[in-house]
Amino acid sequence: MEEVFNFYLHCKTILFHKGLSLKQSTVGDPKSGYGLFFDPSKFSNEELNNETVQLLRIPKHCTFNINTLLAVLEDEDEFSSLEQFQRTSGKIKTILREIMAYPGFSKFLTETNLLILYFMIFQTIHDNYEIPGSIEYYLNNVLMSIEVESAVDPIESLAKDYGHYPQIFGLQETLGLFKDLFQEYLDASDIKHLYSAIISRCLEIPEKTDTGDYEFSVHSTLVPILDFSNHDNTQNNAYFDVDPSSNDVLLLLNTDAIRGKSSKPIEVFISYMPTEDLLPMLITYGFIPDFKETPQFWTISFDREFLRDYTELDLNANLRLFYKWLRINPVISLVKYKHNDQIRWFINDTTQEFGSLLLPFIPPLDNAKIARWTYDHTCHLTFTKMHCLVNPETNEHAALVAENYHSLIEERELNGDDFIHLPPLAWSLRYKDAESGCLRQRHMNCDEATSILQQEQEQDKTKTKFRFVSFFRDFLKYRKARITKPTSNSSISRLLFEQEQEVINDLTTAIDSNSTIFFSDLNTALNTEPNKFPPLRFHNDHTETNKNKDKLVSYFENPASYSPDSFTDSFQDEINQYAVFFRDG
Ligand SMILES: C[S@@+](CC[C@H](N)C(=O)[O-])C[C@H]1O[C@@H](n2cnc3c(N)ncnc32)[C@H](O)[C@@H]1O
Repeated sequence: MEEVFNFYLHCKTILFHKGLSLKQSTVGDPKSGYGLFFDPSKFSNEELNNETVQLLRIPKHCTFNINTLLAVLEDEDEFSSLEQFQRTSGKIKTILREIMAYPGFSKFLTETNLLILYFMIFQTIHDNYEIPGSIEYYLNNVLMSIEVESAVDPIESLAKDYGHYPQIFGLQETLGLFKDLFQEYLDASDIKHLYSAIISRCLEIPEKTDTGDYEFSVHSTLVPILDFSNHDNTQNNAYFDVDPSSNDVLLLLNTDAIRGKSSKPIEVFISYMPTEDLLPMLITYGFIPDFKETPQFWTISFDREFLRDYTELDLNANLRLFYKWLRINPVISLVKYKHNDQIRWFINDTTQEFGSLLLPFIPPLDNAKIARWTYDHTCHLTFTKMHCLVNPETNEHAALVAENYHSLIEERELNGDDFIHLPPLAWSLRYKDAESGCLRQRHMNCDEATSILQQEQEQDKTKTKFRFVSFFRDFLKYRKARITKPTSNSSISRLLFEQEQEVINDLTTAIDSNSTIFFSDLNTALNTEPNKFPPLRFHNDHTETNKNKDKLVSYFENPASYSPDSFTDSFQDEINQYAVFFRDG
């Protein structure tokens, strides 16, 4: 890789600090590969008077994002002749037209995917068509030459045991798209390599827009040479930025990192993610950073089958259906933290989402006599009733309307999506009215239920968490029995397996020994937030089996004789609340 460094150094388009070099990384992880280094003796006193020193200045036209690629491809001067320019442009346009016709292509349209798409096209045609020199060099000597391993390599085997993790599921889907599009032209291993190389090197680079003084847009960008910077949040001594006057990308070294240092070269470290969320890091970059004092995060995604088969709660339907109807993300944030000289995993109960996850665990009312949540197995009739009241002209076809709602609900409940995408009229909650103290019940969405339950007594919270811990302990046991070895020989599978075992063992031990499980019980502030939770999984074409099928009441029960009173005291309010759905639906 030193040749690549020297190539760009001699090209003189990128400005290098004279103290910068490229060598094997000092990180004791075989994945770390090459890294950038600076020699502290090569900095002048004048430079040290500033907070930062510029290590690299990369002009925008030397970087690769969707805009710069299009600009190069549209520039005749980037080709040896007009004929070559037209030949390549024509070929790329033809391939793009075919790709756009791929069913469902639009759902994959992200900037990073477009970048990958273009580089796959270049890799497909570069033997027979002229490609602008800057692209060809970067493709051959960086992207296709570096050693890289990401979760893409073992994705098929990972998806078997971790397919309920939306990130793994999403990666499998996206890779499937690229395989479908390019398998005729490229080896499967080249497709995976190029994909991994790009996702592990892409940076979110800001760019000043032409419109406003301080307006910036951010683009997924490959930045030659800067992309050799490795990650370390504790030894982080540099960062990238943009010069707003030119949109040049800069690598800036904090001068604190140089002062008082010997002349031995020091590795440049940037931060890929200020908060170390281990699964996304493993998936994208192929490594898990060592724990070094600052909290690390892991977001568990519950196996959907486990939720579906869990029957220990006093719900009259399964947990999977509960979370789907209330659109609750079935994930939980964990945090690895050093406490009393011990480093271990805790449940991160400081997130807002954790409150939603707890909703089905709220204990029954009045000494366990009254269940909180009730699932209405005939909820298609509530839909029918509301539909006919909002659209009186459909009354005479009520049986047909009921049949339609029955099929719609059955399909939505059994498909692989994490949400039903209908008004939440299947589950009703019993609660004590804050003003009258009377017992009431009604259908409600996640936010309504959370706010009503917040007003109830503090002691319920302890019981709720206790019930949740019992469920979580069962889940840990289920995973321990289900995942007994890495899913493949790849190092990613091994790291994922080891990481999950560590989480399972830490939390199982803590639960069984009555040690602290919830982070909030440490009475200490968590000064970093986990990254945003992964999105709800969209897996529409997958069908889940329904163990409760026999409990479903058939749609032809007479809608006219159906009364929703056993599920809600607020039927009229609910009609008003959801009238728009029924009018439009
Ligand atoms: C943007 S590239 C950095 C340059 C890379 N080291 C190379 O040789 O091409 C990102 C990759 O560097 C490696 N890497 C970066 N920081 C690392 C770290 N702290 N530990 C292990 N590997 C690291 C991972 O393989 C990651 O996918």
